[in-house]
Amino acid sequence: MLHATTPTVDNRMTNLSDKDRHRIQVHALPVSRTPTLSSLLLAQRKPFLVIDAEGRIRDVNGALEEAFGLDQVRLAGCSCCRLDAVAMEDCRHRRFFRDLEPYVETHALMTAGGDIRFAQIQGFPVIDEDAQVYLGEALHFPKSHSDTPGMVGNSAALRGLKQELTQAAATDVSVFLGGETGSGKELAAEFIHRHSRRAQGPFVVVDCTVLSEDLFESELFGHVKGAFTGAIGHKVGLFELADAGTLFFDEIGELPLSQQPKLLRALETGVFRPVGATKTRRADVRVVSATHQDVQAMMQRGEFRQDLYYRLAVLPIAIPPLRARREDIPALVDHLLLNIGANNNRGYRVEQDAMRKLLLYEFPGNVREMRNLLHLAAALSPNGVITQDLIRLSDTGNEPSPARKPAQEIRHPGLEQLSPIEAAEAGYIMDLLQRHRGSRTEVAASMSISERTLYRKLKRYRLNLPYERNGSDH
Ligand SMILES: Nc1ncnc2c1ncn2[C@@H]1O[C@H](COP(=O)(O)OP(=O)(O)OP(=O)(O)O)[C@@H](O)[C@H]1O
Repeated sequence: MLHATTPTVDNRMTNLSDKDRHRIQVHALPVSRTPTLSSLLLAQRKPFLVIDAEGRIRDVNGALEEAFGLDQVRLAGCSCCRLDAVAMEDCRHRRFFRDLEPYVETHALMTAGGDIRFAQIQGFPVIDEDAQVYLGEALHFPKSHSDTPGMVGNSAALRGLKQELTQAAATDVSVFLGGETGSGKELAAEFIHRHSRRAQGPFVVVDCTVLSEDLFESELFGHVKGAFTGAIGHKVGLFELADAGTLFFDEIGELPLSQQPKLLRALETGVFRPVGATKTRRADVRVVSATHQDVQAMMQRGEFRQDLYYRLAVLPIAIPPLRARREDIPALVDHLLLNIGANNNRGYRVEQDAMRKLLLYEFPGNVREMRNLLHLAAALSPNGVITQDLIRLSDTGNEPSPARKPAQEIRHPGLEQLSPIEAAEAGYIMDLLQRHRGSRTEVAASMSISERTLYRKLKRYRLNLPYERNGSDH
């Protein structure tokens, strides 16, 4: 019973006595998803739940089921918090239904296995087509060190990246990570933290997509009791939580312009004032930030402050997209399938055709997209063999982008006979040829090989043909 109620946003749940446990009632409601709730649940990548005005869990998405090891049928109808009068009075969800104000809070939650996990929770009103008001809660789990598998791959691009991250970790300067969605920015931020002198300290993630103007200060700097309506207790901000550790601003491009000077001030002075407090506080944090957006363009449009950018980007590091390090694909596939297999006690094998399909795909959603499509392929496979028809690629990843030609458009007689590793190398070289507009001197230099070796590889993979056909300059 306890487990059925654990994905609440209330850390008091972790302190339940046996007596309290008996008070928790489970009303297994038939699940009736309205179209609005269904599409909202489907749209959420992060663990997400919907709570009704009675304080009962109405519905949850698949990511939440996975995070807590509980299924939706067991959760629907469960009370969100303890049901005694005092707890109900203080219940965060009930307070929400009094003022309908969005909130962001950090809480300790318990999984079905009894593990405690810290989650940053964003609560906001959700209205269905019958004008019924619900509370929607999105949960973000900063990964703990033990969850971090390390960065898989041995391509030149990934080795170069690890070297840059290791150098960054040896300093205490602010690092700015740029890269496409799903390319591993959060993983890179954790890598820096784990290799730095702060490794024993906390790694605190600030998800800037949920920091609205109203929430920014109290979430980041905390507040004192009575600072504003609803501030019923003292709250420690994320800055202070990260003391002696690393503060990671994820999707920093989403930070409202109006709040940027406040962050800049805190970063420059190391001092901040909780909302409603008379005294300032100090925290010793190392800052890493990341975004998939083009910050230079944002600064030109006046959407991001230059002074803040230069404070955050003392050391800018670019995370290469997966398609620029195709040699990593086989190792990543193995690693991800091992993880998937460990979760469901199965082993998987990838057929050559399936691997080739992956090697030639563009991966607009990078490693996250690969993980998702392997999840699906594994679920569809009746016998643990991943065949090419089980690899369901998205159309966007197959469309040529205006800036670059996808590798699979360049068809080579004979490429089908290559081993997966050779096909990976061929794909990698094709990418480089496109990026360097066909200049073999530049491609050889960027691969740290001689031009003669590059010529041999081009001949072997028959990569000279399409470029000649397309009127390239070599
Ligand atoms: N080199 C890698 N080795 C193993 N796993 C990886 C690697 N790169 C990314 N991943 C995995 O891919 C997923 C997405 O990575 P991550 O969340 O770090 O990306 P991101 O760039 O921060 O994404 P977003 O821009 O959407 O926030 C995670 O599950 C991460 O563990």
